[in-house]
Amino acid sequence: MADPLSLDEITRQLEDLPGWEHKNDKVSKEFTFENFRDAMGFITRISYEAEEQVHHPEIFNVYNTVDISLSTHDAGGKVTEKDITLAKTIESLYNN
Ligand SMILES: C[C@H](O)[C@H](O)[C@H]1CNC2=NC(N)=NC(=O)C2=N1
Repeated sequence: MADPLSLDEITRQLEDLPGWEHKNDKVSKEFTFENFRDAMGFITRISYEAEEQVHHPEIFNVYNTVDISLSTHDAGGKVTEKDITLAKTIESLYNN
């Protein structure tokens, strides 16, 4: 069972996650792509990592944008270390 992170811990962790924000008890970021195909490719790549980590994002896609929101259901919907880990994974997918 993952424990919710404190506000200070979340703020500190987000220092290493450019563009990610903490709102509505989630960590979120909007990603933009050249086109819909690239956006969907990003979502597909995320799906493999999420399955591997057994930790899944909320994903909202419109055309070439992908909004990712992360929280831990098993921790009452709060942000845990699992969300930070997946955020870092998603960030590296976007940058590679
Ligand atoms: C049984 C399964 O492993 C759990 O329900 C996993 C699945 N993916 C999950 N994803 C997220 N974001 N939070 C969880 O608590 C969670 N739990």
